Amino acid sequence: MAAPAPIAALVQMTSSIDPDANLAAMDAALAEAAAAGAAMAFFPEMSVLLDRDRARSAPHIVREADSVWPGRLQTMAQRHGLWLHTGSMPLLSDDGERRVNRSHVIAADGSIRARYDKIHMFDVTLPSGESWRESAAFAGGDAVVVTDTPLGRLGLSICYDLRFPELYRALVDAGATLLAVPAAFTVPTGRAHWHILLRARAIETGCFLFAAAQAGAHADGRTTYGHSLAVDPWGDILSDGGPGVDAPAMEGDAAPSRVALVSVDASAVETARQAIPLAESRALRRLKI
Ligand SMILES: O=C(O)CNC(=O)[C@H](CS)NC(=O)CCC(=O)C(=O)O
Repeated sequence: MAAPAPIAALVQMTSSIDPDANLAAMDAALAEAAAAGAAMAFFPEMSVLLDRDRARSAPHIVREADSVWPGRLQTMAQRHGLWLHTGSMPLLSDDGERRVNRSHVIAADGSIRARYDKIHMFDVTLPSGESWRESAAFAGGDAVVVTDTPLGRLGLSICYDLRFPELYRALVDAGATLLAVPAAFTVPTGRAHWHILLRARAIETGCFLFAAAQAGAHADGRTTYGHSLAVDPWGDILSDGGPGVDAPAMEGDAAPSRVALVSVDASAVETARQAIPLAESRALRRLKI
């Protein structure tokens, strides 16, 4: 008999401006995921610290070599015996000049298997007036990153990257069968675009997609869309975390996380890619521009 399909855990969070509280919430979510038999857990963008106030967050944000956060997450992976995708955390670039929005993939033995710096900066003013200038503090990365995991070969991306399909084509060309899209989406753009874009990326790549999301009212004053989504390579939604929970009662308290479990049957990738042979069709096409 074939081995049972491995289980992925998607953790929906309402991260606060307190890294210790956020790390404690991540630890609790990992305990829950491990108890349920998950092989790998996925966290949202800025799981460790969500703070749009640059001055207030500055003392926390250091170079990776000087940061205690990766090490604490490595210890958690080891202690709970599962792989994890950190979502992301803010760190200083090695030259100390700018911030980077960085994901880590950590194996169950605690080793860091991949790092990814968010490429596309969210510099957008929405019709509502909500305005974001990610590039004012952060420098975008330029590396396309894939890494092998117990669930398959994982291609890395973060949040606003979702809107750039050419990145996902590059990840598939590098062998990805799974995609991570940790996010902290705004509510209006989430309502309009989140499910559609995630399902489109899964369908056009023939990949499983894991999009763990920030959700609800945060201590830094923003509200995020939530709806952590797992999508299979045919575009079916395996799990939807729904909207956010309320902010924690006391500042510094960890908001409860929601852990969703999905079974990842790797054969679904081949099945979807055989049913609709995009790679072959692409190789045969001739465009006149
Ligand atoms: O900086 C942080 O604390 C966390 N990062 C974010 O919130 C980022 C950059 S400001 N947000 C997005 O990319 C939202 C994208 C989005 O909502 C869309 O594409 O519609």
